[in-house]
Amino acid sequence: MGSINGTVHKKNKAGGPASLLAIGTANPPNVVYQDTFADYFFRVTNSDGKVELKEKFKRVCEKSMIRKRHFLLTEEKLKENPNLCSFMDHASLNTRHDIMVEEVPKLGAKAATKALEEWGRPRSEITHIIFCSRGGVDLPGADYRIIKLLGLSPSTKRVMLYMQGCFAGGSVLRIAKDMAENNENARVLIVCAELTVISFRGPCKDNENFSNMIGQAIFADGAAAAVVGAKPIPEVETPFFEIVSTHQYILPETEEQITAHLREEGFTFLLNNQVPTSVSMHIEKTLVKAFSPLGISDWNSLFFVTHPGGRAILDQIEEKLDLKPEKLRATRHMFSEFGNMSSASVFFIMDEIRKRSIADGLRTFGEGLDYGVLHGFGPGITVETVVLFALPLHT
Ligand SMILES: CC(=O)CC(=O)SCCNC(=O)CCNC(=O)[C@H](O)C(C)(C)COP(=O)(O)OP(=O)(O)OC[C@H]1O[C@@H](n2cnc3c(N)ncnc32)[C@H](O)[C@@H]1OP(=O)(O)O
Repeated sequence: MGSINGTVHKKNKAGGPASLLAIGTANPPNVVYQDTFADYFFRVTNSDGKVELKEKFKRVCEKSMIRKRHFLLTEEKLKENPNLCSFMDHASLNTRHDIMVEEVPKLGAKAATKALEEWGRPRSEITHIIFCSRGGVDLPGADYRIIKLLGLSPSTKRVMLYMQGCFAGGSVLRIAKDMAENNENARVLIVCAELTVISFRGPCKDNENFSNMIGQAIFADGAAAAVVGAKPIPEVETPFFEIVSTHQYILPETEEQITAHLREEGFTFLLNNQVPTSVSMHIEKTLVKAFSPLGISDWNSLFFVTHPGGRAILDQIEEKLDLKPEKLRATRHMFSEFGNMSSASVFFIMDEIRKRSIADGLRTFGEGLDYGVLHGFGPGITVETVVLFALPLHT
C-alpha cells in the first residue's frame, strides 16, 4: 500500500514510492551582506575607479531581494590569490580548481552529516550516493572523497554529476527516485555542494559583459544533502515528501540564453536578460504536463519549491501563474537569506517548508497542502519539474 492520495501503488522493486527521509544544509561561515556588497566587491577587486559600473552594480544588488550570502572566499583569501580578482586577464583555473577539489567535498560532508544524523540509521546502510557540483572536476572525484570523509561503505554505488548548473537540484531527485524504487532497500544519499570560487571575478571593463556582474550579485555558496528511500521503516524513518513523478523539458530556442564555459580564466557565464521571460512563458506548460494525470489545474492549491534564479524570474513566474503571494514565500525567504546556491537551493527551500509546517502545526509537511511542485532551471534552458506529495504531520 502506498500513501499518495490513499491509492495503491503499482508494484516496483522496492514496493513503494521514493520519499525524502532527511535533509541537511551547510554554508561557509563567512557572510557578506548585500547592502554593502558592491563596496566590498569593488574594493577587494581593486576596481573602485569604475565609478559608473559600481553605481549600476549597487542598484542591481539593491533590487536583487537578497539580504545576505555566504562565501568560502574571504577578503584574506582573495588577497592571497589576486588572480581571482581580475575580470579575464589572468589564467586562474589552477588556483580555483585546487580550492574546489578540496573544499567541495568538505562542504558537502557538512551538509551530509546533518542529513545522516536526522535520518538516524547507521551510515553503512547508505547504498547509493549522487554528488552534484558545478566545479572541482577530479579523479577520483568528490563522490569518492565524500565516501572517505563520511566513512560510508566502500560498496556504496556512486554517481557524480559535474557542471550541470542550477536545474540539477531537480535532476538529483529524478535519479534518486529511480534508484530508490528499482533497488530493494536502497537508501540514496544526495549531496549538492556549490562554491562560487570557480566563477568569482572582478568587474568587467565596461557594460559589455554585465551579465557576469549579474551573476556576481546573486550566486552564493552552500551545500545540501538528503536521504531518499522507499518503504520507510515505521518508528525509525520519518518521510515527509513522496516523489510522485519527475519531468525534464528543454525550452525551445533558448540554448544561447544561459551558457557557461570552463576556461583558463575559470568558469565564465553569460545570462541573457530574456531568461526571466523565457522561463515564465513556458512554466505553465510544465505544470500542465506534470499535474494533468492527477486532475490538478489550480496552481494555488500546490506548495512551490522554485529554484531562485533571480528576483525577476520569481516575479514573472508569480505573475504568469497568478499565484497568491504566500506561494513563493519559502522560496523568496531562502533566496533572501542565502542567494542563488545553484543546485543546492531547492533543498534549502524544502527544508524551510517542512520546518515551518511543523512549527505552525499544519496538517501536512507541505504548508498543510497535499501536492507541491519543485522546479529546477538552468542552462539549456532546461527545466526539471518534480511533483511532491506532502505526508501528514500526524499519522
Ligand atoms: C534560469 C535559472 O534560474 C538558472 C540560474 O539560476 S542562472 C541565473 C538566472 N538569473 C538571472 O538571469 C537574473 C534575472 N534577473 C533579475 O533577477 C533582475 O534583473 C536583477 C535582480 C538582476 C536586477 O533587477 P532590476 O535592477 O530590477 O532589473 P533590470 O532593471 O532589468 O536591470 C538592471 C540593469 O541590469 C541590466 N541587466 C539585467 N539583466 C541582465 C543580463 N542578464 N545581462 C546583462 N545586463 C542585464 C539591465 O539591462 C539594466 O541595465 P541599465 O540599468 O543599464 O538599463
